[in-house]
Amino acid sequence: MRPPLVLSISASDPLGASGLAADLKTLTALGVYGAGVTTMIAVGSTQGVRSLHRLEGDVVGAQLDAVLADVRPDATKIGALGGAAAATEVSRRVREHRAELGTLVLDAVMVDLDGTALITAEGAAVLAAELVPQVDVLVANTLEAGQLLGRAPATDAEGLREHALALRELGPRSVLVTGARLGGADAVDVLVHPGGTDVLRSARVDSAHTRGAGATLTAAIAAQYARVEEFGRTGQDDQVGSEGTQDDDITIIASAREFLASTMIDAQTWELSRTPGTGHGPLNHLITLSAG
Ligand SMILES: Nc1ncnc2c1ncn2[C@@H]1O[C@H](COP(=O)(O)OP(=O)(O)O)[C@@H](O)[C@H]1O
Ligand SMILES: Cc1ncc(COP(=O)(O)O)c(N)n1
Repeated sequence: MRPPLVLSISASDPLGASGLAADLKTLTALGVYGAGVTTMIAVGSTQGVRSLHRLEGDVVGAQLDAVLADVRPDATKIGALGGAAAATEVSRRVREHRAELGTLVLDAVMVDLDGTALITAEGAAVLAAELVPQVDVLVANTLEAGQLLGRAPATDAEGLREHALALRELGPRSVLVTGARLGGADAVDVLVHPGGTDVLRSARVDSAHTRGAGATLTAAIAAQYARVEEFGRTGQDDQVGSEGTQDDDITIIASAREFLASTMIDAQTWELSRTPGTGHGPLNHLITLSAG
């Protein structure tokens, strides 16, 4: 017996709200084994990111080599990379092991919700040129999509659609551009996938606990792909091939958005920080474990 397994490649934060911590909690909540490669330590809290400490490229590479020699992920999620060294090591391993990573989900992390840059310009260039073309599913917020394309960020749903279409031209099978930063009563994301273009809407949650939303969404997407892969592997669903089916993208992303919304709603009333009422707190990832 082998559990569904997702490899997350991302940064560590001491609060455990975003990056690798959010990924591993999300995977646990969704019944998937999480393995994690650390790219950087992002020192921060509910009050924002204070400093970034990027690991040397060879430290990132050594972690990837050890874990990939040992286990075969059903899906892989790439999050915060921080700079060119990690981005280069990761894209090299992705090229070498592409067929052994399962569905590859890229969260194009470039900027924190407070506006702090999380990647250097050189790192962003490597991400755009070498990683984006290799992934199955790309997720970017308005600022990240704009930066990847060298355009001004989208300001409305039509702009999100245009950017998602343009990003899909770079290679990913499906692209989700998230539009929560646009404001409005609904959080609107646009998904361009093999079946067409869909606008995904959910009621905006009025909450100070939204840190790690992007990480949680993309980890939940990777978790769902891993489960599809597991069903295929164990013969529980003979309709599913090793790469899933094209229709999976919309179903999986919609379901991951629902999971995200429930983690956000549940954390709405949390008072975690010593200074409640300031900053942005974490989501409640463990909602599926505490229910009932
Ligand atoms: N207040 C909110 N209410 C509902 N959904 C939200 C809210 N904030 C963000 N989201 C959703 O969370 C996901 C990630 O949002 P995004 O802005 O991309 O986060 P990040 O900047 O962390 O990547 C998207 O699906 C987005 O629509
Ligand atoms: C380690 C790490 N990774 C990612 C983000 C951004 O994520 P979000 O915008 O989802 O809070 C972050 N602040 N820190």
